[in-house]
Amino acid sequence: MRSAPFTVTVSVSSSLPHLRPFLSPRTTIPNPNLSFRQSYTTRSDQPRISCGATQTSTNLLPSLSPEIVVREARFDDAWEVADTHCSSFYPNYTFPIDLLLRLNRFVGMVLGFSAPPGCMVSCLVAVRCHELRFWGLDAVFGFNRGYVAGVLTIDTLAEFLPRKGPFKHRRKGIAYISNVAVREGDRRKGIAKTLVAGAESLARSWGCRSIALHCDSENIAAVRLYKSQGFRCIRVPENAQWPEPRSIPGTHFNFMMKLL
Ligand SMILES: CC(=O)SCCNC(=O)CCNC(=O)[C@H](O)C(C)(C)COP(=O)(O)OP(=O)(O)OC[C@H]1O[C@@H](n2cnc3c(N)ncnc32)[C@H](O)[C@@H]1OP(=O)(O)O
Repeated sequence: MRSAPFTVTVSVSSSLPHLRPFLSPRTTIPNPNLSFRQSYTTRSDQPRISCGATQTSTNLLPSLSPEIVVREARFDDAWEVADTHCSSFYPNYTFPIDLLLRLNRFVGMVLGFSAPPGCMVSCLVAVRCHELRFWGLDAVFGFNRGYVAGVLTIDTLAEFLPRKGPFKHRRKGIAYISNVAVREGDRRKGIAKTLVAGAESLARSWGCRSIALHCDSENIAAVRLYKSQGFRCIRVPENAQWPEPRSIPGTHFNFMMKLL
């Protein structure tokens, strides 16, 4: 299995007191249960925590069933996101490589990522809630929070899109999906479809007009998934030299797009 480079912004929950110092003094916290996505709006590339868009997008995110909810990743999801990613893309690695891969991913998420001013990056998770209920106490003590069954990264970095004009400006208005992964035991239940639908909602809320991705042309499951969601393969001219995700040499990617 091959994956695009993982560029995820850590979304932090305002309910985590040790992260409060990172919140800008002007940030208001309307709802402690919301997750906060880092948006990059400063010249110095320092991430500022912003809210508002998150609340809107959270309301827009689709849910597959009461048991499976799609939402933006929170700080406390970082390990499960790393585990879902690594178990999906590198299923054959054993100890200690598998652990190192997860740690690498986990640290990347916890540290956050820099991005140019005005760009958005977010990680969506599909959370499967446990069916066990403990007379409401589970909600109070948070011991029935469910587990991350699927992940997806979406951004407006336009890293893998051709630059525009003589000054090679970054393309705007096109969201890019990467690192879509669903745990093996949760596949073929519509989780990836719901994550993609969630990414589309988020992209629309960011003002994007279209959404793009690269997909290994030999990954039948993924190609079918995106085609079934209305993505179309875009023919890239031979000599175009468009940037492509890092992968095993020889991998052929389909560049796929969908208008929003
Ligand atoms: C841009 C990128 O990130 S590309 C990388 C994609 N990720 C990977 O390859 C990681 C390993 N694979 C996975 O994690 C999963 O198999 C995924 C993400 C490809 C699919 O996740 P799932 O939750 O199983 O997909 P979901 O249940 O939503 O299926 C949607 C559609 O995709 C297609 N599909 C999914 N899995 C398969 C499969 N194994 N074989 C054929 N078609 C498949 C089907 O058309 C399916 O619709 P249907 O069930 O109505 O027939």
